[in-house]
Amino acid sequence: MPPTDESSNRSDPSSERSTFASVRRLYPYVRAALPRLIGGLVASLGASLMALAIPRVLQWVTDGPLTAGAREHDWSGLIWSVVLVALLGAGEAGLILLRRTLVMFPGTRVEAVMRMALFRHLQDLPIAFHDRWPGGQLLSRIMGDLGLLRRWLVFGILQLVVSFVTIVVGVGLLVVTGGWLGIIFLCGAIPVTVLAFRFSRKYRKISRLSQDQSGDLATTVEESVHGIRVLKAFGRGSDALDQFTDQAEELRETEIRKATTDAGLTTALRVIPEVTQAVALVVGTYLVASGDMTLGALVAFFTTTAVINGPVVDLGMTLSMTLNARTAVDRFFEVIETVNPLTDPDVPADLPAVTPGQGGHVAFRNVTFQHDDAARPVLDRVDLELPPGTTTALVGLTGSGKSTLAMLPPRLFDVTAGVVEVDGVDVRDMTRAQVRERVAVAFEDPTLFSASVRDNVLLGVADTVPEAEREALLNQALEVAQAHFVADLPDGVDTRIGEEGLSLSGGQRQRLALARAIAARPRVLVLDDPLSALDVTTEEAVTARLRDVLVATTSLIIAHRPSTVALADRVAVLQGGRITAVGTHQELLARDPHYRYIISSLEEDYETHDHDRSAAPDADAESHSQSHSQSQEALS
Ligand SMILES: Nc1ncnc2c1ncn2[C@@H]1O[C@H](COP(=O)(O)OP(=O)(O)OP(=O)(O)O)[C@@H](O)[C@H]1O
Repeated sequence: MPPTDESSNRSDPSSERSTFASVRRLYPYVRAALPRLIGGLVASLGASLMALAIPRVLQWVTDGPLTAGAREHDWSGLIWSVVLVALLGAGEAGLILLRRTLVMFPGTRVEAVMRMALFRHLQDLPIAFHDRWPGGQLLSRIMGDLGLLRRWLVFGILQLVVSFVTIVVGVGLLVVTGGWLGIIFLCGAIPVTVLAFRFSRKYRKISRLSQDQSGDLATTVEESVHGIRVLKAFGRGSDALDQFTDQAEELRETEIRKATTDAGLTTALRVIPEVTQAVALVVGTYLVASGDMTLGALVAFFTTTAVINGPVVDLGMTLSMTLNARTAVDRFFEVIETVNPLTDPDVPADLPAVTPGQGGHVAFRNVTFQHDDAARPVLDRVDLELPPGTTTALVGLTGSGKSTLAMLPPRLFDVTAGVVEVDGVDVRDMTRAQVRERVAVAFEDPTLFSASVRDNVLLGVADTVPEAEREALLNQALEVAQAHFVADLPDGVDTRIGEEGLSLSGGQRQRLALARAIAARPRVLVLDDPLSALDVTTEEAVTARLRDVLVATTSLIIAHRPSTVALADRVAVLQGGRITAVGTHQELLARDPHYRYIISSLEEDYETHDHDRSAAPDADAESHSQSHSQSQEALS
């Protein structure tokens, strides 16, 4: 199973922050929705105050119309009180409806805005960030956490404030109107406060663990689905299932701990008011019997406690919802506050005018590159010039830093020291859009998106380019990349490919990725072993057509095959992170022992590959060996 990086997210850097301070950071996202949220809060408060007013009416009815009025046969007071209670009840229901209507829309809006902001930021963050963060963790934050937050905004936060106000106002009324009974009820608030405080501290940690474990689980699903072919091919499906089962079990145990902690508080919140009510009933009965309290006051007392009990019992649920939302906010901000070190300059450089159809000038000047977490640099004081219109093959042993070097001109990484220039301008002084206009890349491992062939290939072509020109670029790029198979797809260039679409072979995918880089008409083309998955016949055909395109472009090609080296005007040798030799293939063969060693290793690999293919009953075998000898000829 591919390992999941669980360590990067286990720390909880915001654990020192209070829940209020954590949640306050949402302000920029909820600002636009605040009027409606506040309106919803006012409606909720109004509804609970109406609920609290009903016991006062009942006290007045009991002590007035029910006793004095009945004695004097005056029913009007009774009728009015019934009408008043009905109006208060209807008002309460109306305000609850109003609250729902007011908060529903802003809740979903805030969720959508935060989701878009997070996605935009993820797109902007550099490759180094995505190398460190497992996809499932990001997925669970962008989907699960923000869904939790919406539910809290629509319901939890209002419920929390309303519960708090109802309890405070209700207990205040009990103390003012109920005398000793109120004080007995108030005593119950002490254990409730202590328990709620302890619950918050414990639940916060479990909530964080649970949401992180959900992310790990999502990562496992994502990696297993992504690598389903490898898992099946190696018969490792059951290992994937074992890992998934272990993680799912861990999450289940955490959820049980969460539910048990929640249930403990809820039970206490149910029992404590019941006990205080029982004590108050004994004392209240005594007070009424001794004439120190009216019957109406006793009825009002118990009706008020009934109104307060609901929010007290719900406090467990409201608190857990709030703590889950706080975790979601922390996890959201951990990503959104990650600073992107690869930013656009405040004042982009004035770029020199370029001659169309002529390649750019690329220069690596004293370039050092080191990964943040690495002990030593991958590239060490590299100097390399790529003159306009030339094709340079970059060769080196595996792990020598070729792919890293190729990622510097398109600013997929920034140098640690030194400068990478395109047309005489440091790429860090250009906006990323300016860099992407000049430099296109095709990787060995091609990524295609769930879209048509046309959209995949024209990804790097500006939308402003006229339709006819786009069509010409598409056809030319497909032709150079020898992607003739597209014509046989069910809907030609409009066939949907990628994850949800038609599956393509590795070689077909590589050809589309190459076509994408060519269609962008870059001044600088970086090809990271772009032909590795092609059969030899196709590789020969692509190589032949690619030469025509490369004339108008400055190219850097990472070569793992002798035939790819044959494409180049010159070759640069990378050894231990340094460029140790630059020259034509012949010159280097004559004077550089390390180059001879690399070429013989490449040929050896190629021979093995060739042998494998010849051994297979492959229709291409004959043309394959023929092409191989052509490559050898080109190289010799
Ligand atoms: N994120 C990272 N953190 C630390 N080291 C890294 C990271 N990514 C790559 N490396 C290391 O950088 C070195 C150069 O890697 P790179 O992919 O550039 O080599 P390469 O020459 O292209 O290899 P290959 O020919 O096998 O593709 C390797 O030793 C690799 O382990």
